[in-house]
Amino acid sequence: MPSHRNELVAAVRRELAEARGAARAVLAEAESARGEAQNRRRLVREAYATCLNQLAEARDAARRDIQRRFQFESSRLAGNVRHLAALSASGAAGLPWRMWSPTEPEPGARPGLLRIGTLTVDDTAALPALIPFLDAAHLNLAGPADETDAVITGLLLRALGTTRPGDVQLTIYDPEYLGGTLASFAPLGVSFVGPGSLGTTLDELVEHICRVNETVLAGEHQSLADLTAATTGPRAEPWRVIVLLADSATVGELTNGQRAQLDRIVRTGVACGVHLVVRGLELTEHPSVRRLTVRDQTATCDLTGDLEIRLDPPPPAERVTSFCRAAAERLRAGPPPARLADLEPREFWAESSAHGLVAPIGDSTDGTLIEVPLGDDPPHALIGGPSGSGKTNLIYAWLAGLATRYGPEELALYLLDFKEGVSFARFVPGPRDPGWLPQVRLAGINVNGDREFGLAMLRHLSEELRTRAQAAKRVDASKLAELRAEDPNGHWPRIVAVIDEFQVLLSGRDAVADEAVTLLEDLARRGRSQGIHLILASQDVSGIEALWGRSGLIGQFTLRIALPKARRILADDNLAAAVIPRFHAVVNTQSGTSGANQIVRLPDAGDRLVWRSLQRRLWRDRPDGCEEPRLFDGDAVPLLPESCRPSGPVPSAESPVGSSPGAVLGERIDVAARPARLRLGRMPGRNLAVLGTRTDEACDVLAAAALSLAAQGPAHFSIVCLDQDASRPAARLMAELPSADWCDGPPELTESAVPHYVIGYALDATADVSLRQLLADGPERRTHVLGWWRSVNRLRDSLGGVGARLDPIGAWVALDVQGADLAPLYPQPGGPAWYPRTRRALFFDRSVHRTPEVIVPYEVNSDHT
Ligand SMILES: Nc1ncnc2c1ncn2[C@@H]1O[C@H](COP(=O)(O)OP(=O)(O)OP(=O)(O)O)[C@@H](O)[C@H]1O
Repeated sequence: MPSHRNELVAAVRRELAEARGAARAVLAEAESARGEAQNRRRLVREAYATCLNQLAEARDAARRDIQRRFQFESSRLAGNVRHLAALSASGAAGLPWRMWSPTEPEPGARPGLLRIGTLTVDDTAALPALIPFLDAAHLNLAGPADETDAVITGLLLRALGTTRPGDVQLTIYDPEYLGGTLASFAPLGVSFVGPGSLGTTLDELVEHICRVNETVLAGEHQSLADLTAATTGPRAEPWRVIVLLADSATVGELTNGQRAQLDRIVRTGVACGVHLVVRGLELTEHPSVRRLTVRDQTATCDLTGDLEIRLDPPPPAERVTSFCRAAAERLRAGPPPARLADLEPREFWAESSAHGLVAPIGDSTDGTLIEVPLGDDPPHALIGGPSGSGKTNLIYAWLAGLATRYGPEELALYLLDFKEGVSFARFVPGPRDPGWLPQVRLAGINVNGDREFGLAMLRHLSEELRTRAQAAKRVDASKLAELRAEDPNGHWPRIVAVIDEFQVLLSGRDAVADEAVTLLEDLARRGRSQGIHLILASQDVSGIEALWGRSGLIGQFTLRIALPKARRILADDNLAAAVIPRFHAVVNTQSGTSGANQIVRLPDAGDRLVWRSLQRRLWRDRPDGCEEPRLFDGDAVPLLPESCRPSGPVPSAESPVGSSPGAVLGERIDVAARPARLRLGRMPGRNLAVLGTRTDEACDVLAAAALSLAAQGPAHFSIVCLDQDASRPAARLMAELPSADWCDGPPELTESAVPHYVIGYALDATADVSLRQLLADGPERRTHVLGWWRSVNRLRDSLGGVGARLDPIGAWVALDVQGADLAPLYPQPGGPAWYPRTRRALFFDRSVHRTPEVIVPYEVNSDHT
C-alpha cells in the first residue's frame, strides 16, 4: 500500500515537475516574446521618431523651396509687370514727380497708360498702378473732393505732358470753386464752364462727336486713334477732355436732357477723342468707364479689383504752372519742325517706283509732311541756295525719305559732290563703318579737280539710258512703268543722280564741259521716260546762269527747290526765296512760277550718328547680292591691283597672253575704275615716254607698267637708272621682277625669245646712241623702251636733237608738263588742253586715242620704299 502511495506521490511529483518544467518553458518563451515585442516596440518608436523628424525636415525643405520659388516667380512677374508698366507708361506718363518732365510723343504713337500710384502685392516691391485714359476710357472718381482733385490734377498733367501742345483741349466744370480747383491749368487756354452753361457744353460735345463721325472718320475708321495710326502727320482732331467736378447740388440740378447727353458722350465719346473725367457724379454703366474710389491716400479701381492702390501725392503746384506756361508758349510758336525720323515711313521699302518717287523732305508750319515728287512730271530737280543755306542738309533729308521708302530694287542712287568736301562719304563703306546705303551705286567725293569723273558718270548714265531705251523699244513701252509691266523680271530701278555744285562740271570752255552739257541735255530730255532723274544743286548763280542759257536743258528741270536767298532758281517775279527764314525751302513743281510755292521747314539731317543708325538698319536689310557702291575719292591714290603684279604664277611660254601684252599705267577716271593699258605689239613706235619732273609718280608709272607686263607672261627686263633719286624704286622694281638685269646704260638691241622691256629712269641723262636704235628698231624685235624723260625737249635730244622725228614714241604719259609743251607729240596743233595736277597724268596712245585720257598713276608700294 505504502509503495502504491509512494508511486502515486512520485507520479504526482513527476507530473508536477513536468508541469512546472512546461510552465517554466512557456514562461521563458513568453518572456522572450515579450522582450522581442518590447524590442520591436522600441524600434517602431525610434523609426516613428525618425520618420517624424524626416517628415518635418522634408516639410520644411518643401516649404522653403515653395517660398523660394514663390519669391522668385513673384519677383519675376513683378519685374515683368514693371517692365510692361515702363513700356505702357513711359516718360511723363510714369515718372515720379521729382524727376518729371514732359515727353514728346513719337509720331503716330498711341497714348499709353497713366500712373496714379503704386500697388503692393504680398511682399513684392511696389508696382506702379496705371490706368488708361486718352483713346481708351472715361474716368469716374468717387471720394473726398480734395483727394479726388489731387488725383485728377496728376492725371491731367501726365496726359498733357505726353501729348503735343494743343493736342488736348481742356474744359473744366467747377460749380463750387468756379474754376479755382484746377486754375493752374489756365495758361493752356482752358474753357471754364459756369454753373449755367453745363447743358450747352454737353450739347456742343455731342455735336462735336456727330461731326467727327460724319466728316473726319466718315465710315472709314472706327476711331480717331485708328485714323491717326493709319496716317502720318499731326492728329486730325485734338482730344477733348471735360472735367466735371460735381457736387451734391449739381447732381440734383442735372436735367433729364443733360443726363441723356452725358450718357451719349459716355457711349460714343472715346472713339471720337472725347473723354470725361468726373468726380461726385455716377456715370452710366459702360465698358469705357473706369471707376476709381479714393479714400485716405489710397484707392481701389475696377481694373485692379480689391488691390489697394497707394496714391501718389499730387504734382507740386509750381510744376503744373511752369509746364502749362511752357506748353502755352510752344503752342503759340507752333509745332516744332519735323525730325529726320519723322520722314521715315511706317514700313521700310514698301513702295514701288514704277510710277515715280515720292518722298517728304520736311514739314509745313502746321506739321504736315511736304512730299516731293520725281517721275514723269516733274522729272528733274534744281536746288539752289548760297553757301551754308542748307543744300547738303536738304539732299540728306531727301535721300533719307527716298531710301527708306524705296529698296535697292526700286531705286539706284548716283551721288557726286564737286565741293571740296566729303558730303557723300557717309553713304559708302568707311574705316569706321563697313556698311553703306544699299541704294547707292556710285559716290564721288573730293571730285572738284576731277571733272572727268563727272563726265564718266554722265557717260555711264547715258549708256544706261540707251540700254533702257532699247529694252523699252523691244516691248513697245513708252515709259518706265510700261517697261516694268512688260518685263516684270527685269531690274529697272529708278535712277536718281545727284550732282552737288554741278556748275564745276560745266565751267570752262573745254571738251569736258561741252560733252557734259550734251550728255546732260540728253539725259534731261530722255531720262524722264526711262526713269533716270537728275537733281542738280548749286550755290553759284553763274552755274545756274549757265543752265538758263540752254533752254532745252533748264526747261526739263520743272521741280525747283530754293533755299533762303537763292537767286534765279524760281521765276523772276517769284520772290519767296528772299523772305523765307533759315532752314526753310520753297518747293515749286511748276518751274518756279509764283503761286505754286510750298514752304517747307527742313529737318536737321546732318547728324552723323542719327544717319549711321538709320543706314545700319537699311544695310542690315539689304538683299542678297547687293554690291558695295563704287567710291571715287579724288584725294585717294589707288594702289596697283594685286592682279597686276607677278606675285602669282606667271603664265608659261607655252601659254602666252597674246602678241601684244598690255602695260598698266594707272587707273582710268571712269565708273568701273579700270586700269589704263598700253598695248605693246611688234609694231614700230610701241614705246612709252613718261614725261615730267615728278620723280615719285614717274617711278610709279614705270613700275606699274613693268610689273603688269611681268604678270602677263614670260618677259625679260633691263633696268637702266640714271638718276640717283630714282635708284631706290628702280632697285625695288628689279627685286620684284622675275627676270631682270641692272644695266648702266641702254643695252644693245639683241634678238630675244621672250619680249624684252627696257625700263629706263631719267633716260635724258644719256647721249648713248644705242637708245635711239632701241627706240627706232626695238619694237619690231620685241624690245620696247618704257622710259622716263624729264621734258619733251630732252626726249627730242635723245632722238637726235632739233628736227628729230618723234615717231618712235607711240605713247606718252605726261605729268607736270603743260599742254602746249606736248604739241610735238600730239597730232593737233597747239597740243592738248592740259593743266598739270598732282597725281594725275595725261595718257595718249597714238594708235588708239583721238583725245588724251586723264589717269591716276597707281601707288605701287604703299610703304614708300
Ligand atoms: N534744317 C536744318 N536744321 C538745322 N541745321 C541745319 C539745317 N540745314 C542746315 N543746317 C546746318 O547749317 C550748316 C550748313 O548746311 P549745309 O552744309 O547743308 O549747307 P550748304 O548749302 O550745303 O553749304 P555749302 O554749299 O557751303 O556746303 C550745317 O552746319 C548744317 O548742319
